[in-house]
Amino acid sequence: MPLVGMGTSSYPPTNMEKAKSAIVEAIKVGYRHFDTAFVYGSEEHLAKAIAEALSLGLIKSRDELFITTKLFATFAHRDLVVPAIKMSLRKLELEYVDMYIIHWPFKLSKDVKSLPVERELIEALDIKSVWEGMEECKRLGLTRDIGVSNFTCQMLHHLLSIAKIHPALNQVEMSPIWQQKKLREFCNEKGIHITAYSPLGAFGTQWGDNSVIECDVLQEIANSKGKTTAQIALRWVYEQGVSLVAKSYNKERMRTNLDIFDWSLTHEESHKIAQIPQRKTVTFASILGPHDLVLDIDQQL
Ligand SMILES: NC(=O)C1=CN([C@@H]2O[C@H](COP(=O)(O)OP(=O)(O)OC[C@H]3O[C@@H](n4cnc5c(N)ncnc54)[C@H](OP(=O)(O)O)[C@@H]3O)[C@@H](O)[C@H]2O)C=CC1
Ligand SMILES: O=C[C@H](O)[C@@H](O)[C@@H](O)[C@H](O)C(=O)O
Repeated sequence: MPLVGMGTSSYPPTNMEKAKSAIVEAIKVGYRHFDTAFVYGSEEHLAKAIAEALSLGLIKSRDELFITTKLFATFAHRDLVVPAIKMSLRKLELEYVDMYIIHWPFKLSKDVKSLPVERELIEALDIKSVWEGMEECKRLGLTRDIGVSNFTCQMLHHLLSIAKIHPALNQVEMSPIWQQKKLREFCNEKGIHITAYSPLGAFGTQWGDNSVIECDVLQEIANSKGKTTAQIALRWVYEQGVSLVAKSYNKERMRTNLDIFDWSLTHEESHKIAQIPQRKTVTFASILGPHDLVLDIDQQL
């Protein structure tokens, strides 16, 4: 799995032409790992970009790419998982994905048409039955591997007690502002890889803020090293031994975001970053509404 991937959740939503050319550009500058989801509406963008990259000879085969997509919460039911991945594969125009993950730690009613939602449309996730559906996806060869996203330590504990196939990874918010020490320790111990999402604090989106990109400590380090603040944040995440997905559809920013491999942070710089006051940026309460079940999960994530 290439350790730095390109996210495709854009705000405001990007149209097909712009998204497709941004993804083709990303392949040109070296991205080989793409993160999509049914709910982003970007699976079709990726399909068209892959076709164009193949026709331009930027890649010889789809196998050169690592593609993750996600089971949305309205399909979090044993019998809906295989149909859901098949629908994603149709949109992606692929025969398999590299990673299929449970997107949100809730089940949403099929009546959900927009967000936020009424409390009665949200249920706790039935981890055992949904994971059986995920395992079936892997057995059928529809995905190379399976994992989860936004799972708390408690949920992982439960999952590990019933899983026949070990969850490969947990994709969670992680950045210098939300370092996830406890969850990382737990996952390390259990052999679950972490992928960091919103490593730039989802700057400029509806679900993010400026807490990473305008963080004083990161800006100071960036100035002294001749790097961008984003590069310092991404390099710090990378140095924690996790993979990450960062989104940019801007030519220059997607290039610099990938340019984090041939330099490093000093002990002193890492120490300063470790001291940054912690605050979670992306919350389910802001996406789904401040319901008891949602607030409870936010607190553990
Ligand atoms: N599993 C889950 O629940 C979640 C998964 N994700 C996944 O993770 C990916 C990344 O997270 P995301 O929430 O997009 O947030 P990121 O932290 O990747 O930030 C993306 C935002 O930052 C801007 N940006 C990118 N690079 C720079 C830069 N160098 N300097 C300044 N601004 C920059 C982008 O704008 P521009 O494009 O204009 O550069 C965009 O608005 C998502 O796209 C999605 O694939 C995200 C949230 C939740
Ligand atoms: O309304 C907000 C959006 O759903 C946003 O939160 C997601 O698209 C996010 O990137 C995710 O993966 O959960």
